[in-house]
Amino acid sequence: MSEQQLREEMVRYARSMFERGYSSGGAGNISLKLPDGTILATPTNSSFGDLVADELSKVTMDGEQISGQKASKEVLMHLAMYRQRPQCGGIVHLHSPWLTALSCLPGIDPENALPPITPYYVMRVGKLPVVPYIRPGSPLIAEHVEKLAAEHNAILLANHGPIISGKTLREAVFNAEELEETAKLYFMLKPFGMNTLTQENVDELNATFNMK
Ligand SMILES: O=C(O)[C@@H](O)C(=O)COP(=O)(O)O
Ligand SMILES: [Zn+2]
Repeated sequence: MSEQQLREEMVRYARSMFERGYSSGGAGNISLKLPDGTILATPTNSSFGDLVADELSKVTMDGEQISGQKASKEVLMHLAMYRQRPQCGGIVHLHSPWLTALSCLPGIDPENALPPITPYYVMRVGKLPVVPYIRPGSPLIAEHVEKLAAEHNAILLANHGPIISGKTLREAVFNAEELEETAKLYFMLKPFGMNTLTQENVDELNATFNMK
């Protein structure tokens, strides 16, 4: 895809997520890797609802601004994910309601906030480790993400929201949708208890499907 097509794709997916309540106001940020290895990111304080393709921020892998409006204050967090996952082509950070609620829940397992309740969640994400609360925009978030990203395509920031990657932006959005739906199911089931997949089920899925 050309840079122009990728810019338009970012605008389109952002608007789609905005319209479905995955991010409201100026919350969240998105990035993708351009063919020349630089990163296209949403500008800070922009809304997913009305991004303009020509105003998107372009930065180097060192975080240096090349063009467009000032990049998201979470760009270091995105760059940490790209560094650790060379296969990664797109990233979304959301304040989507079910995952953000999960990120505030007492007693969540820091190694995996969401149990394996459905096969598709296991195929697309599998495990969701949690980074302790750190103020948005702090370079410390990037340090935590850097440690987890080689092994995990999605990470939950406590009392904040998820960061989710994919081989392309389209795949990152699909992974985000699956993760948000799984968090919703988790809250629906929690009052009743739930059957989860066994380790054997998880191993079979990981051996059969390679979506991460
Ligand atoms: O929660 C925050 O403040 C940021 O993580 C965020 O979601 C929006 O920041 P910008 O991308 O700088 O607008
Ligand atoms: Zn945020």
